[in-house]
Amino acid sequence: MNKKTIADLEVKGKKVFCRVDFNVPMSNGEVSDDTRIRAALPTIQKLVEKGAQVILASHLGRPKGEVAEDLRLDAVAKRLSDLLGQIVTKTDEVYGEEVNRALAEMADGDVLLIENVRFHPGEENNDPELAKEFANMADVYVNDAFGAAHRAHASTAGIAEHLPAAVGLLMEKELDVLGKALSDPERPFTAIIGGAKVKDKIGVIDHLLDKVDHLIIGGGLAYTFIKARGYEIGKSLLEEDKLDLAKQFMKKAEDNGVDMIMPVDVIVSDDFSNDANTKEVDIENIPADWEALDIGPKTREKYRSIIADSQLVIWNGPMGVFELETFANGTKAVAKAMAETEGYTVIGGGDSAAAVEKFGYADQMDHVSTGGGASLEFMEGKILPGVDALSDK
Ligand SMILES: Nc1ncnc2c1ncn2[C@@H]1O[C@H](COP(=O)(O)OP(=O)(O)O)[C@@H](O)[C@H]1O
Ligand SMILES: O=C(OP(=O)(O)O)[C@H](O)COP(=O)(O)O
Repeated sequence: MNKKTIADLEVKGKKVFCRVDFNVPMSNGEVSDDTRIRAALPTIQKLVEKGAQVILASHLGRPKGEVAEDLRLDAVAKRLSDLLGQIVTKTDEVYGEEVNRALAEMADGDVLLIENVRFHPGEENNDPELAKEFANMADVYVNDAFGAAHRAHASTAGIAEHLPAAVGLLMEKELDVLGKALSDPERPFTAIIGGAKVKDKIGVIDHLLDKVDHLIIGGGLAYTFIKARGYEIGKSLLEEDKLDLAKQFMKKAEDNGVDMIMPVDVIVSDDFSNDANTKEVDIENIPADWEALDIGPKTREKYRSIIADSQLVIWNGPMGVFELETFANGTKAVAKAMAETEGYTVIGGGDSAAAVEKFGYADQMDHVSTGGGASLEFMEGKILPGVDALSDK
């Protein structure tokens, strides 16, 4: 990587504005999953250890430039303080007099968390004035918010124009793992793409078809491909306007020598619920009034064996409606196969990360990305503005 890292910075006695992604799930005013807070600890601890005065900034949710009481960061500050084992001062403002007072009182090694930056409309507009306000708080900028690296906002990109700017340790690890996978992969290299819509995965499928040996397709988006191959799909998810694109992808796979693998059997259901009537059918036999909501047992075994033989596996998007127990077996089987393979396994955030967590396999993956949208854009080959804005080495 050609960007400055924390190791390149002299931070002792300096104020460091560190953008983190503390956009965590909340329930009844409490943090219900602190994965992203724990993922940012190495950077925060390193800065504290080096004697920096650490100013943390994050968004939470999408308050659209207005104060939303339920999206304040107090509970996050509390959890961070427990995890760090030190006081984390939290301000109720994003910037202004209260923040200035807190900044003036900081000593080396202190940690301050400013309020949800998206309470200010300038954040998402990448307003240069807000970026300057942020920059004025500090001597140095560190971006460790991989989950928000695909956003060109004031605290993720604009601020970097004004200060020496480096990647944090989490950001560095995410970029290293995903970057190496795409530029110099161990082979056989398998990508598994699932989820609901072809529309959301066009870029990633297109880009991966230039990189992988096997491309496994599952989830709701598989049915547009199955239909494009000439099968009837009943009431399963279909994006009619993406049928031609699906055909183009199948042609590209053939031209590139990529083994593109689709379900051979599926679980069909007469209702979108846990107690629906279900049947296992081959894809030639999907009944007209039924909807396919998961991959079937033959497909699970096929996918397992490809995953077992791969040296590198990247997974984005569930194989079925895994939120409902009845249709979770396909996603569970892929998670288990990834846990068992000798190959290097990477989970591309979002629903796949939630699924491996839910089924108890997260610890057995080599890398679970903290960014859903960000890892997807990275895997599409797009430049991430939050990284691009940082200082070159
Ligand atoms: N066969 C299917 N039919 C309908 N929805 C599906 C099917 N398979 C998966 N899904 C749904 O896709 C959603 C995830 O899609 P998406 O947001 O594209 O994935 P990700 O967040 O991993 O990128 C899940 O809520 C899941 O229930
Ligand atoms: O949770 C996030 O996105 P993700 O669920 O795609 O990983 C990031 O914090 C980015 O949030 P945003 O999509 O509101 O900009």
